Amino acid sequence: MRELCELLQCQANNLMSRTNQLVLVRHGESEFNLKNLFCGWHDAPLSAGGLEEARILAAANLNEANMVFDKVYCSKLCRSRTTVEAILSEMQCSFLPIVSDWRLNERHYGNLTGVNKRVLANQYGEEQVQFWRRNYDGLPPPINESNIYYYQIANNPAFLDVPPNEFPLTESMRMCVDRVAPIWLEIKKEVLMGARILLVVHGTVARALIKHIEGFSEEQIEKVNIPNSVPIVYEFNMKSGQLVGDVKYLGDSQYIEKMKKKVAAIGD
Ligand SMILES: O=C(OP(=O)(O)O)[C@H](O)COP(=O)(O)O
Repeated sequence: MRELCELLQCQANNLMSRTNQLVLVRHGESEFNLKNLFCGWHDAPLSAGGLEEARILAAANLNEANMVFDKVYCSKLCRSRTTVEAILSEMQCSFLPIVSDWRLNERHYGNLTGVNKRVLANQYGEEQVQFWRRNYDGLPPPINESNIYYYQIANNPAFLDVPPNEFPLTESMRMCVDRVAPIWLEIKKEVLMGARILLVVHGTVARALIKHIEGFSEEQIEKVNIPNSVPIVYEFNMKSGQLVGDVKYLGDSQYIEKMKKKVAAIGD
């Protein structure tokens, strides 16, 4: 009898593992992306082109890859939520549950919020601006009341459930990676239980999640740049939690490389 139990246990342990996919997308182009302004926790809407992009790039590529979802996560910022609604409408699955969580908000850009990146580079030099943008510990000066977006951010009703002691005044990439760690663990647990999840977030938060997902070093993640509306597909072994195969960026590879370079640059 004991031998039979051991044999059954052994067979159970050796069952073939299944896999499940997770899709990560940065929202469509926002009004602030279009004007080359630091945005962070300011609630800028999508540009007209950004809304179109969500449909004709993100949703079209997800449809072409026959992706199906059970649940969507996004931030509390409207550029993320509007992108979700456009994608789901285009995929004819607007009935899906959407979880908006403040921990998926973009990195808070402190007192750089609303500032044009080129104007800042002319004032402080490109090296300093790239340090604030991409260095793992680059910390913009904290936002203060002189910033025209200070009270809009402080009073945004979408942020009412942010614990006051966790409401940031500025954030580095490192702080952002730490902020998303708990929600990433919750999402990963759901993925490993079989939920097909779409995550629609922001440039730096996507990079923070990618650091957790792909196990990148601090130096590696500083060089990653995420274009708007390009779905990134990960496949996980549901038993081991390990990634299976290569990460796939859906869409035209030449366009994706061009947009990665555009995002990396300070711009005009
Ligand atoms: O708010 C921002 O990101 P988002 O447009 O992805 O929400 C940042 O301003 C993006 O700027 P960056 O690429 O200089 O980090």
